Amino acid sequence: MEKIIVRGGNRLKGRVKVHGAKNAVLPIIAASILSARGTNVIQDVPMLEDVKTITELLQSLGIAAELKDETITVNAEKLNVTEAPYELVRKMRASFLVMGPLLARKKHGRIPLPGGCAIGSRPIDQHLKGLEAMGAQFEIDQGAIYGHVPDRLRGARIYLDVASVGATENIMMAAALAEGRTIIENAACEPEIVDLANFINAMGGRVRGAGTDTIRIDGVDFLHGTEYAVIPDRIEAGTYMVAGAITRGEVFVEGAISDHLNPLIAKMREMGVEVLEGENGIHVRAESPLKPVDVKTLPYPGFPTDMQSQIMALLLTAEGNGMLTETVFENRFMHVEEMKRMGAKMKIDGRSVLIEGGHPLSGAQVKATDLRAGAALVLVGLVAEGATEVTDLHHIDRGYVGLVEKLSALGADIVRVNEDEEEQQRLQQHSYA
Ligand SMILES: CC(=O)N[C@H]1[C@@H](OP(=O)(O)OP(=O)(O)OC[C@H]2O[C@@H](n3ccc(=O)[nH]c3=O)[C@H](O)[C@@H]2O)O[C@H](CO)[C@@H](O)[C@@H]1O
Ligand SMILES: C=C(OP(=O)(O)O)C(=O)O
Repeated sequence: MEKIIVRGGNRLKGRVKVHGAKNAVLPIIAASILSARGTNVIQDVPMLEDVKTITELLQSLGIAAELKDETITVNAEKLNVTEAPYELVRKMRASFLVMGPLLARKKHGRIPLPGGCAIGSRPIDQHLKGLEAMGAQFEIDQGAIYGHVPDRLRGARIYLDVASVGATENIMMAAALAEGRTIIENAACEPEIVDLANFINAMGGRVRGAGTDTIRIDGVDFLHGTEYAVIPDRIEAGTYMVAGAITRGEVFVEGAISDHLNPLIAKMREMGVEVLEGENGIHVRAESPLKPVDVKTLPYPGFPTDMQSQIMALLLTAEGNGMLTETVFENRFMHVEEMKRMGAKMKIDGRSVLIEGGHPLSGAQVKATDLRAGAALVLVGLVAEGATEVTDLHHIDRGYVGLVEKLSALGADIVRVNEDEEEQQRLQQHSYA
């Protein structure tokens, strides 16, 4: 079994560079299916498990896709399979993002119901509602969703009941090749939506208004390959900002775009963290004591749910009681029980958690219950007394490139070990002796 072992107490200091955004690159790779002519070369790709999964997913559809050195090259001229394999889809919820492109290119798509982090029921009704309004029909058959377009995809006016990131992306991609104009109202406004729109436009698409709650897409007959670089990962950046602050250190997060991180910056400043926004990144410096704050997660430009567990970790080190309210996902507090194992004093009340800051934290064996929860447990480990062992690292590997290496370069006492390999080596040494 692999685990991260972190010994708390070191003050982090130095520079850390953020990788490309996982939540931007996944829809962008899915969108590259839309181009029937030429090759897409996408740069600044984080070499994450999720990216490997979506690359294999494209390959399973007959598409030429190669991932190497933070670049993915996709030529989707040949697209002869419209059924996604369960082994890949179950690993990653974003797999469902290939539905829009498959319907747009081939009028068919069969995708097993998506997996991903267990942070709520995560329905896909808004994806289906939008695609249906454009002329698609869906059936659920043996755990998979089969979608087909009897006639042609046509532009439609679609009001989303919830500003879903994935639904906005799926509809935008399908609309890029549909006949006529699609208008998405109450669209998600996340920076990753803007990045996807820019990519579609670079392929010859006509998407306007991304980043606002009304997006207009005029369908075109075909899209072509292009070159594109993905935006930096605001959640990875935010995680290192918290790492600097929680250890009362001084960290420059290179590549972080402050415009994408306004709610986190505001909350950290309210707590008393010094945050300087520069052109090439964000500088964070903190000293004790920090003040507790109340945080409520919301769709962008509100406080991101993907930073919820990390800010909670920081609140554990503030002097007094803070409150965290999660409004985006209904089951994103699984890390609370794990944090309690480290001495955290917290109380869940419905969708809120009361966090009593200032109590001593001590190392323990804990489990990454989802991707960001895993990162947050490592953050708590940075300040807990003694050793914290975090297991279930497959969650962390979905979203962080080189978390251990980056924190170690900032001065953390942190290693990743593979117990099975260690045991194997020990047995080998034993048999040679
Ligand atoms: C790969 C990726 O980009 N993942 C991000 C994306 O996930 P994802 O795109 O899955 O998140 P959504 O924005 O769709 O979900 C937000 C809320 O809407 C609900 N909902 C969603 C779709 C739907 O058809 N019906 C419905 O009710 C969900 O259950 C959830 O409560 O945005 C989330 C919210 O910022 C982030 O936490 C994820 O990291
Ligand atoms: C929840 C997340 O990802 P996903 O939507 O891929 O599960 C995340 O990035 O924090």
